Amino acid sequence: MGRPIILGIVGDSAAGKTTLTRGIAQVLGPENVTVICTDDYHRYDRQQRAEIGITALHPDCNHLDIMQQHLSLLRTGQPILKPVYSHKTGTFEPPQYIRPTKFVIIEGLLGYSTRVAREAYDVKVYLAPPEPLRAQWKVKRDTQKRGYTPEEVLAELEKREPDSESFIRPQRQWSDIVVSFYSPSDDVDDGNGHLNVRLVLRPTIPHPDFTSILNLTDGNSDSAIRLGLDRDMSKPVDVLEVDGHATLEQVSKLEHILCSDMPYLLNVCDREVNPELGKVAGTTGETLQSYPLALTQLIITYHMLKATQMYQ
Ligand SMILES: Nc1ncnc2c1ncn2[C@@H]1O[C@H](COP(=O)(O)OP(=O)(O)O)[C@@H](O)[C@H]1O
Ligand SMILES: O=C(COP(=O)(O)O)[C@H](O)[C@H](O)COP(=O)(O)O
Repeated sequence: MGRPIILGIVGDSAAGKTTLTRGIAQVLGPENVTVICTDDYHRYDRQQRAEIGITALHPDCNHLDIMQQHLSLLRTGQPILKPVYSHKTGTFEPPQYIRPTKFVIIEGLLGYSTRVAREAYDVKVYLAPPEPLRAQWKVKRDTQKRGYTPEEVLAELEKREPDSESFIRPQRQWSDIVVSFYSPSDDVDDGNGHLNVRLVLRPTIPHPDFTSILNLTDGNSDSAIRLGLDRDMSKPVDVLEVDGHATLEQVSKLEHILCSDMPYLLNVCDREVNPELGKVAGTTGETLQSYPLALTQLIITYHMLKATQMYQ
């Protein structure tokens, strides 16, 4: 085996990083995947942060120098002794010895914030749900799993907003793919089980040739699968959108484009062999399964497998 293939999944708190990470690890085979959460590189525990008056989103609140050192070591296949932050207690636990497997997923808040860190990744994903949906997800998760009240979560979101704006959202510019799940209607409570996805595909990595989708949809803007050109942070990008109500037939054509030249993915794509495709346990215990989620997982996995052809 050559060096590990490294995927970054960056986004604000409750943007869906852990959920997507689980889905991709499922497709690649959990035994092949090492998952690292960069929250472990927090410099201060919860009590210290409250005393100092700093949020976990601020670069000064994290050992970014050690994080980037560890990323460089992992990229060359070397082990690290990783700190451990517990979201349960808000304190640090004994460090963990980690030897990277074939694939490494680095998920967290500030993974693209230094040049050296950015150079470690083969594929960089940024998660950007609309802010009202992220707030809804955060309230649900932090009340169910982290012991906060809804009022505390909303107050925390407000307190963190300046740091989100200054340090989290600008990292979008460094990503190869921006993933935004969004509700088909303006009401975020409506259709959470049938979210659409908007994938911004930057020309920083070679994407599969999706142009035949244009023939499939005849450029029809009402189609459940749409491919178009746009600008993202002022740079030209392709945008692929898949609606939650797309049919199996429509989705299968797209999956075929993705999977046709990759024997491993071909097996994953086959819904008879793999009826669990696109099914993930969310971090609040619910089961999510949708075509937009399945396609998002497949596109990211496609890029990881392409990277193995080059480096492994
Ligand atoms: N693709 C998705 N579709 C529907 N709900 C989602 C999705 N991704 C995340 N969620 C919801 O948002 C919550 C927070 O997601 P999580 O993966 O824990 O975020 P992060 O790791 O970025 O903090 C989850 O518990 C789940 O309820
Ligand atoms: O913002 C996050 C990131 O985690 P995620 O992206 O999973 O939300 C966490 O809340 C902080 O690491 C610590 O906060 P706390 O003091 O609540 O542990």
